[in-house]
Amino acid sequence: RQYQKAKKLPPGPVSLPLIGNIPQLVYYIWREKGVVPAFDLFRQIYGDVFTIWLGPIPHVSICDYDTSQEVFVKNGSRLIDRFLPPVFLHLSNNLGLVSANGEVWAEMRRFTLLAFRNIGVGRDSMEERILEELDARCEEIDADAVNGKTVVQTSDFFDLAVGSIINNTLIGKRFNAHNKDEFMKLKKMMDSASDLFTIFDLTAPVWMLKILVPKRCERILGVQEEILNFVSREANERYEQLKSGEYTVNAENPHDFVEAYFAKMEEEKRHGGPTPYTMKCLKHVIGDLWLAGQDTTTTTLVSGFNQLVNHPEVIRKCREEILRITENGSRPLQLKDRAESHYLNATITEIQRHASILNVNFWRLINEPTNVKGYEIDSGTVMTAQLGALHVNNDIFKNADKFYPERFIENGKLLNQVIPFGIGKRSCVGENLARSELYLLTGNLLLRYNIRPHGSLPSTADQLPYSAGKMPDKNVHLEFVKL
Ligand code: HEM
Repeated sequence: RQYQKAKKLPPGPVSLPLIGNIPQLVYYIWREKGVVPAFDLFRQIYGDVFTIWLGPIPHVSICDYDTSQEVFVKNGSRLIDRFLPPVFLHLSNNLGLVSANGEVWAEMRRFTLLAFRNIGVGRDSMEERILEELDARCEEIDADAVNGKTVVQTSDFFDLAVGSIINNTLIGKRFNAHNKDEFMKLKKMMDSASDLFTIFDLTAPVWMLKILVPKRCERILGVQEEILNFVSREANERYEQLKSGEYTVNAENPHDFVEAYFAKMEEEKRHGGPTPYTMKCLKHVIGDLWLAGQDTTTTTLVSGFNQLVNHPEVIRKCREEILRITENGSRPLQLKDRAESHYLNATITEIQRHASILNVNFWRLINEPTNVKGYEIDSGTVMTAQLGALHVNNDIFKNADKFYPERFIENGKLLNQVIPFGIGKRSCVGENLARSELYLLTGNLLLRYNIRPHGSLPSTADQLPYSAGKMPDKNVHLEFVKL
């Protein structure tokens, strides 16, 4: 049956009963020194769409933009459900945004996009929050400066800035000198737990993980619970105040995500009947936003600055452009400047293409038979746009290994082909916020400081090429010299 099924699917390595392509996958990942190079090799051999069998389940990977667009956007409603690794489902109980499917997920996604708009994401009020955060973090590093120069641990710097922005957006509190230690402790735990994730954890049932790797499983589950409790503590306290009348929500102009959610809860209560807007659901939604909004953005920024200091000519060209736009730095770079800052936009896109934070993108389940490049894919098949491999596709990005923002100036159409936030109905809900952060933080730091390596140049290689997510060199110290 497996052989019959494989014949109908896009090509891929020959699969064995039960174990599928796991032996070849292990061999090629080892031989090519990583998941992305192994997928890229499969793409070169079998074409932009190929099948790999993870055990008895076939997974179809798409590694080019045009086919991804055709499948995930034109047939978007057929690929709405995420294929949830058992460990994710165990943690989420099918609540929240990342590891949930169905009506409650759809409602929470709609609500989140609306709430983000209402609290100003992508507009002036979010810009203000991001710039205020940047000012506060810069004040801290300037206070440590000797002769105008501070040696900065960039991953800590960006962790705090990004963590503070998302915490402020969700629960209205930034991290300052008094509360930042608790956050940093949690962040370190989070990092060490996500370092543990392998492709095996994403496929094995939880009972098997508990038996085979009990300590690792306990750590992954424990950290997640601790984070959910940390993030929802504030929301629970406020909810108690709401119930006792000590606090009233501003439904017209909510200050943060939790306030927007409470306003929706009150509206639902007035209408009566069953509602998905419960405190339990809020805990998972803000937990997901908090987690998904942290490491993704920090990793991109750390990876980006590692690239930038390796390419001082790119820093110089960005700075020249930013200085021109801001009239010699007489004001900060703002979101409205995006229309004019072509070189900086190209640089950030090139940063995201290289950072491409997922080695293995989340899988979706197709719910209707669909023709993909001449192959009739049955409903129930697992598919994804394999972002990591898509971004190193040499047929599209010539000399893909090279960090070369000019490629997007020479061919503007390439900009669309970089899709770090995914594509279709499950693409990133934080895209607008993340794009604002990347633009404002990168641009304004280059405007304020001459940034250069402290000691040897940082590596730009993925430090965890065998895991599901990418990890830039996070032990880097850079010199920030005030301009
Ligand atoms: C540079 C930063 C970021 C990158 C590269 C990124 C990338 C991604 C990717 C690749 C996905 C999966 C798409 C798919 O399944 O096809 C995703 C989903 C998601 N992201 Fe982001 N993300 C970033 C920042 C953020 C931020 C700031 C937030 C929150 C404010 C966020 C919240 C989410 C959520 C909730 C999902 C799940 C959406 C759903 O399943 O409906 N992300 N992101």
